[in-house]
Amino acid sequence: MGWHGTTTDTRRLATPQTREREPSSPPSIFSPFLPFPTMSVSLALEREAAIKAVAAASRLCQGVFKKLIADAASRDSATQTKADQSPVTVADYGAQAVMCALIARDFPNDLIVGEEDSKDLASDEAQPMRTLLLDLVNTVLEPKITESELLAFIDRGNHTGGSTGRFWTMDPIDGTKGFLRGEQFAVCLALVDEGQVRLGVMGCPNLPLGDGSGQLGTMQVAVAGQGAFELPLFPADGAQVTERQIHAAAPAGTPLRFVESVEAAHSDHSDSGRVAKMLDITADPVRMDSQAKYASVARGDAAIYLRLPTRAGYEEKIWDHASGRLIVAEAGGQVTDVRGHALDFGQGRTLKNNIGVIATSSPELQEKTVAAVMEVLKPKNLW
Ligand SMILES: Nc1ncnc2c1ncn2[C@@H]1O[C@H](COP(=O)(O)O)[C@@H](OP(=O)(O)O)[C@H]1O
Ligand SMILES: [Mg+2]
Ligand SMILES: [Mg+2]
Ligand SMILES: [Mg+2]
Repeated sequence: MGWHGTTTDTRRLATPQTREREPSSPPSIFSPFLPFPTMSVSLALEREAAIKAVAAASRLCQGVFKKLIADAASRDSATQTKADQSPVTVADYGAQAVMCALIARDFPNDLIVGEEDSKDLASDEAQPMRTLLLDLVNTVLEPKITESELLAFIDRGNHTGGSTGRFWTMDPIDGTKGFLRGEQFAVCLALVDEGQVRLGVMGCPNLPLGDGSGQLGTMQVAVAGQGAFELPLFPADGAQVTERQIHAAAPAGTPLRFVESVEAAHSDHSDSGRVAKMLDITADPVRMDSQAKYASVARGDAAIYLRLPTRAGYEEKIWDHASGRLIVAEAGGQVTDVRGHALDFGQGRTLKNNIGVIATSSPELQEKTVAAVMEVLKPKNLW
């Protein structure tokens, strides 16, 4: 995978098994053989595996964009419309297949809650797309897999979630609409244990690193209790990878900026405008797709992320929030729903106990923002 990382994070240096665990010839992704125990308190093995999976899936997505999506002539052959009218591309399916295969190789007994499934790939009509997809995935996976294995890997993401045991949740492309426009998207993978997010990784191929280098492609990683870190998503081959700890707090006096979805159907833009006015925010909102919004709050680029319900009854999906929620919290920020309730990842595939999301850079700002949002939403009878 070309991930020859070293890090300045001493906790990881103190757990050398994370670097020694790769055998000289990697085990087959179908092999039940496990060289080391799957669970450690530090989650060092899971962290390393998730970083590799997100990096591999992000490279696949970037390749698909350049080869197929950027060119209008090939875009349609790489895209479908789902039953809910949302788009899905070969990169969404391919990234899910790759991450499921890599997780299955390292943690064969782990369950996965993934956004995509293979049912829209089953028809004769979808044969060209299946062929294209198999080709793409086999440029990343070793050993190569067959078409039926490909579909089975995608469908490993069919777990129902819940409040007991541990499972992974993945959004192979969060912000598919942004991906299609060549704007922001995120490849997201998180580990949930007993209803709590314990590990979150997010790759943002079109977001520059926050270190001022201007290098495109950032990855953010957090393990509960260990802080949040940023590293290059696409390091040059053989380059030393250094992780930088990130913090949501901006220097005192920084004007407040807020981020929200590009898509008005995903978050109410007029309500957020009212909230901004109440908080004396004068700058225009920064609109971007995907969990890159959480990434912006986690490293202090924006102070507030508002995701305000557009209608009663929409249940946010756990894979749209698991990575971002942990990364912001580990960077010292706060994440709740619009009523100030903690996000509850133990309710199945959706956050059915929650309405919308608010993330901010501090507990004080969270309190003020929740109060303003409640004031704006009260007359709307959304719950
Ligand atoms: N009515 C709605 N309200 C909130 N989120 C919605 C929505 N309809 C779809 N979404 C989610 O919005 C996500 C994108 O978020 P954003 O607008 O912040 O980029 C989509 O993820 P995918 O792109 O992974 O399908 C989808 O799950
Ligand atoms: Mg989708
Ligand atoms: Mg999503
Ligand atoms: Mg998605």
